[in-house]
Amino acid sequence: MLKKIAILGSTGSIGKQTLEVIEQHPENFSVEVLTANNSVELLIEQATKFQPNTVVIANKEKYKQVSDALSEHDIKVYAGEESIAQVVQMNSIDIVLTAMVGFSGLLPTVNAIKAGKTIALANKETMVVAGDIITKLSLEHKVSILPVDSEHSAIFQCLVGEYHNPVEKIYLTASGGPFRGKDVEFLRKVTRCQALNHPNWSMGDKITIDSASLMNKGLEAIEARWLFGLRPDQIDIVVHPQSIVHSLVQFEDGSMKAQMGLPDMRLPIQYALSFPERLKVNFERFNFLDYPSLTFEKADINVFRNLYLAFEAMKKGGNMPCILNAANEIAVDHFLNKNIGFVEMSEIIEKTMERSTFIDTPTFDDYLNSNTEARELATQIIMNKK
Ligand SMILES: NC(=O)C1=CN([C@@H]2O[C@H](COP(=O)(O)OP(=O)(O)OC[C@H]3O[C@@H](n4cnc5c(N)ncnc54)[C@H](OP(=O)(O)O)[C@@H]3O)[C@@H](O)[C@H]2O)C=CC1
Ligand SMILES: CC(=O)[C@@H](O)[C@H](O)COP(=O)(O)O
Ligand SMILES: [Mn+2]
Repeated sequence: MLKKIAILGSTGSIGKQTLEVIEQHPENFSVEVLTANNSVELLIEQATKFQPNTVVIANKEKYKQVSDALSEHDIKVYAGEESIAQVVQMNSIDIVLTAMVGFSGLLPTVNAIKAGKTIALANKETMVVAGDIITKLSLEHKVSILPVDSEHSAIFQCLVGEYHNPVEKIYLTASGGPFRGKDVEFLRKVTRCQALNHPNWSMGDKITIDSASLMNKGLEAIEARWLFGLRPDQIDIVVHPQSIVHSLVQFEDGSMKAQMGLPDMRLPIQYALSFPERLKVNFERFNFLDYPSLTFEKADINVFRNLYLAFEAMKKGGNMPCILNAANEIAVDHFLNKNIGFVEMSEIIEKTMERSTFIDTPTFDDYLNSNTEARELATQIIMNKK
């Protein structure tokens, strides 16, 4: 069956790789919707090539440029974030692949679930912010949430056929990022450019900074908690600098399963789109002889305080992960704009977590308000530092 895909964030790292996967399997997938924030030229190029039903540009000022460029094509063009949240409900869509970055992915995902669409979830922030509500909604609407994030795809692949076997623990692997083995004094002086230099993966700027600070692994722990219905004490992090073992599951008999492969996001993207089938591809294969040693070490939460803070937020529950996420988005943005240093990101997140209003059992509106409050607080904390 041909699956019609909506790609939210088609101009980003995951979005572009999703189009590569789709291009390899024209008999399995077609593009129904493409969306971007600002990258007009690339969006037009993608739309011209893949001929989707609809494109949306979030930045309304760019609507005319997109609309004019596609006027000769039978493609509907809309603008604004609210349009992204609407088009996901189109009858013709089978799968919504969420590859927008940050909190912006939440509302379209909620609407897509309510419209009964299968979700291929790359936007981990959605689960971090409101994992309880997303899980509940997906059960209510009988919608599958298929992980795209490489670690979660690995765990998902390990769990296929194990539905009746309880999980004892999962181990999320972390590359350790560009600053693995460094101390806090070193981290104080690192530059934007050094932090963006990930050893194994080529990704968007926000997630690359999260990987360098190990916040990415903290966000992934919270994501895993909701995707796989685990308690925080069932989730552990292990640093694996080669990024070949993408994560592991341990069952109650002590046996462990791991999923392995080269660090190439096209594999987990394709698995989420083709599940439960696997499709043949000619992507480069992993060769053991190229990696004679696969190594594992403990993550240092004293140096990488963001990882500690994320686990604290997960254990506290309620709206604390939403607060953590909002503060982190502000902190990363200011680090990328060279307003604050690398270690200051953790200080801002910690202070925001201390000062924000805690809600034990938040509603969806509470999450929206907490996100706004935490962003304002984090911004104030940064301004007061200056
Ligand atoms: N990259 C990777 O390998 C992995 C990414 N992920 C997750 O996937 C998501 C996407 O990551 P990645 O592809 O690296 O990010 P990128 O920054 O490369 O791409 C983000 C995409 O979202 C669009 N976008 C950004 N902000 C908005 C907004 N406010 N409204 C509408 N569209 C927006 C961008 O448009 P524009 O181009 O116009 O700015 C772009 O298309 C993140 O949540 C990340 O954590 C998870 C695992 C691996
Ligand atoms: C590719 C992917 O899934 C990223 O989330 C990756 O895990 C980032 O690498 P780190 O392990 O350094 O966070
Ligand atoms: Mn990941």
